[in-house]
Amino acid sequence: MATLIIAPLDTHKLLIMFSFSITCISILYLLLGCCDSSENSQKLSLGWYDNNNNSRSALRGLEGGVDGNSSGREWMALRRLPHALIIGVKKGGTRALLEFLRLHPDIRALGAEPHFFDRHYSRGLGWYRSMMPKALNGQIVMEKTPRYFVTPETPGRIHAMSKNIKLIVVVRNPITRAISDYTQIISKTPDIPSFESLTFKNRSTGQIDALWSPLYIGLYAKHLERWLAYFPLSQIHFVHGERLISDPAGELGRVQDFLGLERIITDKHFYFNKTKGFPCLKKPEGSSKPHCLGKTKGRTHARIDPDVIQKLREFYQPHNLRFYRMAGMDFGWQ
Ligand SMILES: Nc1ncnc2c1ncn2[C@@H]1O[C@H](COP(=O)(O)OS(=O)(=O)O)[C@@H](OP(=O)(O)O)[C@H]1O
Repeated sequence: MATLIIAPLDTHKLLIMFSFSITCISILYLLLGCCDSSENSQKLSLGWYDNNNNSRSALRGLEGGVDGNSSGREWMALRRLPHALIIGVKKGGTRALLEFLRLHPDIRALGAEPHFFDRHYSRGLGWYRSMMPKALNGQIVMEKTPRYFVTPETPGRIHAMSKNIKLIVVVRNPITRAISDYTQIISKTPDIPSFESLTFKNRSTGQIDALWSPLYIGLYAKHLERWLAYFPLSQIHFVHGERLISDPAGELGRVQDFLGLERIITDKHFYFNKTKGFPCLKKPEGSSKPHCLGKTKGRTHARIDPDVIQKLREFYQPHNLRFYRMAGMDFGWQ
């Protein structure tokens, strides 16, 4: 009889204690979560990503977790799907942008290019998430895969994952971009024909081969059209590739604004390296030494016949003008 009376009382007490514990844990979680922005100045080290070392093990090593600077909050870090993507363009300056952005304590970026939406989509979002670095609540998770910009299936796939995602495109004069692309191709396959001969379907008639990949990628308006079918222009930010070299802090300021972040990456993070001919970081993440991008970034380009360059200017001009109108920004390419 006694047990029958005591049992309901114990259950009641247990319920109260359980609710109290849940409330305490929630309050503690909220308090710790609120500290995120006040700790903006703390750096979460990922280490400098060297593009020459694109292996999976390097990726894992770098993306393994949040380091000790996170004030013991690393247990709260989770692998999350990206909130922002650098979707292109190939040879636009995407590596420089990603490495510069990694200086920001509120950004967690994957070093290698995962190629999820263009090559590995069948692996599923679980796989994609597992590739991401761990991030705390409030941190922006990013990756860059420049091929996304020109892959027809990609905008719809990204939209299916998140319709609010922020997209960044680094664009550069399509002619220099094409020469840069060709320089990379010929470094891997030295026996290919010259840039000049690949540019034309038929050199004597002067008909440009717009489907030759180094030229096709530079048809920015054509590619942008596909993205605008899924995302409003306000969700796409264009980084001026030439200005990323001449004024990295200015470009990075605008990217931080677009991402809704405090402008933490400023002039003081960069210096111009005369030997390299490019801006470099005074102190990249995870290192106290100045660092420039690797040898494959900022290569010497082959000299191209000026007549061919002129033909390409004429070819790209209407495409560029259409792109400026669509993007609402004049990039001033000649
Ligand atoms: N700070 C800094 N250091 C070195 N290089 C820089 C920098 N900023 C922009 N760039 C330009 O980036 C070009 C390579 O672009 P990507 O990183 O997008 O190339 S890739 O698509 O990932 O292969 C690369 O192209 P090339 O000059 O043809 O090598 C550079 O012009």
